[in-house]
Amino acid sequence: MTAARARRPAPQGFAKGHGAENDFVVLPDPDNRLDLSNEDVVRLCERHTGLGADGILRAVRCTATPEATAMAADAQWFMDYRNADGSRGATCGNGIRLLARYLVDAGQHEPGAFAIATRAGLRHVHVPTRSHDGSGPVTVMMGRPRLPGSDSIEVAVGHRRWPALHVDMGNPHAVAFVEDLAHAGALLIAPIVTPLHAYPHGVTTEFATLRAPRHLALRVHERGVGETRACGTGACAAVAALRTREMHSTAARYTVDSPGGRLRISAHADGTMDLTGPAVVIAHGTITLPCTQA
Ligand SMILES: N[C@@H](CCC[C@H](N)C(=O)O)C(=O)O
Repeated sequence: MTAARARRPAPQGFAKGHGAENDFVVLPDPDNRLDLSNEDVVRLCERHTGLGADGILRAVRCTATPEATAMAADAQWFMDYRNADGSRGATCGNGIRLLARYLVDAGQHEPGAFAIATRAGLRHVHVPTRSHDGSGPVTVMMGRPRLPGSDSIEVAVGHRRWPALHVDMGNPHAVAFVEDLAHAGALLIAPIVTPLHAYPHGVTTEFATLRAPRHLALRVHERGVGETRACGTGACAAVAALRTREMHSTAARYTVDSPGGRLRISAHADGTMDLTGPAVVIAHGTITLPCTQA
């Protein structure tokens, strides 16, 4: 800590919201003054003694953070995503849709198409003008999934084991197709994903089952969080795994049902994917943050 940055409690505005019940606290921090420790994030996300969330979305102007200055010509805002355990994530499909909704609702951005900077690069979002009443779907262009495919991945829960596919959506995923989603158990602890060297920084695990052609049901255990009600990058990873498994090569639309709601994914002929689903701001408030301020 430098002399110029002292740790003192300070009031901070926040919004709470969710994308298909994957829930987040949004912290507007245009000038990059907040320096959240892992403990600060854990406290905020704690469901009994904090605001309760799967993660934190800190909204910082690209011009105010070295992490995003290179993207400042294309995007006004940078999403500093933190998992509920405090770890930094490269991107978050539901989080970025909620952040886009928040920026439009808060008058910080015009509705329509715009870009948001993330640690995984620029993500283009679309908040329809007519959904300016705070409801309605928000879309994010998720880019092209990568399936490195060199290792034979296996996911294990208790005595059950499944082969899995490694999918990189800007963050790491292991997708296992299961007969019954209940076979994944309570998911109170992380599934064991091997070989360990395939995921040196941890992994988000998807359990997917086919309900109908191009229609998946999904449960996700997120790295740094636990089981969540939905996961945007996870839904795209599951669709990418399905397309590989079933050798789909043409553009197609997919439906992914998670405990928190339905996400729709368009896979384009060039391999890129768009993710669409609900994104809702449910509350605004002020909290006193015990963290570093300039
Ligand atoms: N909920 C997210 C994914 C968040 C990041 C993940 N926990 C990680 O550590 O990579 C989504 O909607 O994509």
